[in-house]
Amino acid sequence: MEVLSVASELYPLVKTGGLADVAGALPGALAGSGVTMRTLVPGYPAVLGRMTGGREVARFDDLFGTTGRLIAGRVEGLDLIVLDAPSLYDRPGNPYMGPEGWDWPDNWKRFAALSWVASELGLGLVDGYSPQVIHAHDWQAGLVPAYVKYGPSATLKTVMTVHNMAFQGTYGADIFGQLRLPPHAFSVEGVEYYGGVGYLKAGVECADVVTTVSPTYAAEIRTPAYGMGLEGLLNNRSSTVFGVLNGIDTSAWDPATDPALVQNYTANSVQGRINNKRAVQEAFGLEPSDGPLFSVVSRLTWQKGIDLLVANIDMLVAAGGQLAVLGSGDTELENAVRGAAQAHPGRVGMITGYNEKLSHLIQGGADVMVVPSRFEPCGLTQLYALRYGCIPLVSRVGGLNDTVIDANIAAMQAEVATGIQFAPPDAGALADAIRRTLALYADEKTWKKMQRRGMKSDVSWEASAARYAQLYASLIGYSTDDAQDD
Ligand SMILES: Nc1ncnc2c1ncn2[C@@H]1O[C@H](COP(=O)(O)OP(=O)(O)O[C@H]2O[C@H](CO)[C@@H](O)[C@H](O)[C@H]2O)[C@@H](O)[C@H]1O
Repeated sequence: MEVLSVASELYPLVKTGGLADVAGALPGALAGSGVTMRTLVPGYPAVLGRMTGGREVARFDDLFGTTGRLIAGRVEGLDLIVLDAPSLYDRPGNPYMGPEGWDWPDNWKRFAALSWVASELGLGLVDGYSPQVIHAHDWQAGLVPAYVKYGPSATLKTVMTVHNMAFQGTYGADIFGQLRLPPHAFSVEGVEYYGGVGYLKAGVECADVVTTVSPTYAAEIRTPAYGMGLEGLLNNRSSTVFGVLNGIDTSAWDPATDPALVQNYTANSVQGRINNKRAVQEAFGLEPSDGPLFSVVSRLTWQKGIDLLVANIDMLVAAGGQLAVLGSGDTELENAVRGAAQAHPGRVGMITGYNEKLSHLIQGGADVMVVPSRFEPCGLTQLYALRYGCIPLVSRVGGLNDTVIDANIAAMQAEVATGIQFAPPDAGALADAIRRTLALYADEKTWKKMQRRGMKSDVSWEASAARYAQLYASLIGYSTDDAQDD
């Protein structure tokens, strides 16, 4: 089976969040399942700069008013097709915004072009390459299913994966005329969304199958509180909406070999984490205390519930805890965390910005990873935390609900707890959860057992990759038993 994945970011080339991790890991995870996955990505400087030995496989004289070409090649083990269109993608900043933090005003065009090119690839643009399924990720690839639906192919199938319902790519109706879609696509069955154009809406409406990244989030988004306007549509097509839990790349995230750690360790040598803890404390300007070190590695946004944690910092510090926060995002939240760090020198530290290597060290040295999200489609940081023996303290929503077993009485008696959950996602419930965490930390034997259990829990891609392979196969009437024989 040939599947073309379409993503606006891809680890290790370009990453602003979890989408890159998933798009980067899925092709490798599918190897052996009979699925060959290539990925179409925009030719950002970070992508083209790493591309050596690629070959041009197509040219566009009129790509939404500019020119472009496709370059195929392998980078970091990934089979890529890169859309090299300098006037669209050769820009500073991250994939979506300039260095000043403003979204590029032509994002609608940049990602319509990406999606249109994907559908052309599906129609056989490049000799010898004919994907049977196109797997579109998030709103940036949301128009792919629309181009396919309104295009000439009766056999090409599409999967739309929603990594975050909060980002929908909605634009005014005025752009519709430039999207290369037939007039009747501007309708409820197509791309029209509250009088404008909705990219994610188009994907959710037009794809053959819609997936999201955890079973709980798949259920949540069918309600107004989480569906963000698309709940009605998702309810209408509920038999074709699935939750497939994310996994993580267990070789890139392996405490036994991770080069970002000061000390490598396994489930049988968790005491070695202390050297990483000291390194984290040093990096964040914290005292070398043996009290519980809480940590955050996150975008600092409302979704992530960082304000709920800020409200509890005084209590956490008074109880002997420390906090290390790595992240950037909303100015107000950044300032709130910075203010707490100034108020508690040596106890609370903050490093602003994005730092992949430091994020590994934190997982390998902090005692607790706090993920107090208001909603969380899947969440990857708690999965890394489990793998690294850093106890996850999470709100009971979305994928956090599906991946962490709360240390409640029953779970403790059955010896299955791997972390601490709280609900509802508010500051009071988090305060109780912090107190429970402090009590567990004080019981060294129990804490170690929880760490080891977490480290042994299955956070790999294995089961989920098989599920994606099965979904693709079901779309094209291909038996996965045949796939095993491939
Ligand atoms: N300052 C920093 N420095 C270094 N690394 C940092 C960092 N800030 C964040 N990260 C990293 O970025 C990734 C964030 O992934 P998440 O899944 O937790 O959230 P995100 O909201 O981006 O993803 C969305 O898509 C993913 C993928 O489907 C879903 O899991 C998730 O719920 C959904 O919101 C992790 O790998 C984390 O370590």
